[in-house]
Amino acid sequence: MNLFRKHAPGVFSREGGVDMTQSSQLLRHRRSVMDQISAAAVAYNQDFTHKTILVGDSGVGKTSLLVQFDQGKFIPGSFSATVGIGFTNKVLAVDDLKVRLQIWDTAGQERFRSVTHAYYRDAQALLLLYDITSKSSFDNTRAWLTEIHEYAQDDVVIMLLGNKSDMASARVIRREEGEKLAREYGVIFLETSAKTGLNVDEAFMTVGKELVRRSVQLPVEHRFHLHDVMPPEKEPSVCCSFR
Ligand SMILES: Nc1nc2c(ncn2[C@@H]2O[C@H](COP(=O)(O)OP(=O)(O)OP(=O)(O)O)[C@@H](O)[C@H]2O)c(=O)[nH]1
Repeated sequence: MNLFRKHAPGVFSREGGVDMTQSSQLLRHRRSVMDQISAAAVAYNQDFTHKTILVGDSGVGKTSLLVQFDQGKFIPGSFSATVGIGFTNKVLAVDDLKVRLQIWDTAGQERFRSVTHAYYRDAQALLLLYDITSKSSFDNTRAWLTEIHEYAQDDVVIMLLGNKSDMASARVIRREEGEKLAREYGVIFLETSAKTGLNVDEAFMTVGKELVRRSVQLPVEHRFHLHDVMPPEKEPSVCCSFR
């Protein structure tokens, strides 16, 4: 004989302590919460493009990283510095959401710096690269971070990337030094290789996830509060009635 009779969640017999009117109200409220979550997700999918900017000294591999992420390839050979600025659109799948990134590749050369500053203001994410084989590019990240704090929004997602990790024999910056600097500034850190593709997708996915975490939860127009839709009723502590 079956001593425990299972009920659908939230449906309790009168003896169990919740009447049917209350339980159907509860179900309606739950449905309403789910509808709001889906609406927020749909609105997110339709509305949001996140401006993401690659910054760092000339030659650290910003263009190469973007080409690797976008086309899955590395073009070796002579280095030609980026002049001005350009962007690539990419869509990432983060859970059930589409995260649209508009990724801007900036010129690292000093003479283009004032142009780059203008793009910081409406950026939601910044990937700051240094080259693990170049001490000056690592040292300059502090100046880049100062600029970022000066020109970018307060809640911008910042990721520090130690690129060219494939060049082990030429390495002059240890991974721990990168990690330490990232901790100091409270930013996310990864070592990447635009050549082998190591951690390239991961870097952009990490940014995408962080953007979703902030965007879905934070914008006022898409916020929902459980307390607005759920009555402050007590949930019964038992789930099943005994017969
Ligand atoms: N081995 C190795 N070489 C890389 C890597 N990333 C970039 N390079 C090389 O480094 C040089 C500079 O790369 P770019 O991508 O042009 O650098 P950038 O940061 O865009 O430079 P600017 O446009 O001047 O700001 C090129 O010769 C690339 O082939 C990497 O991960 N590993």
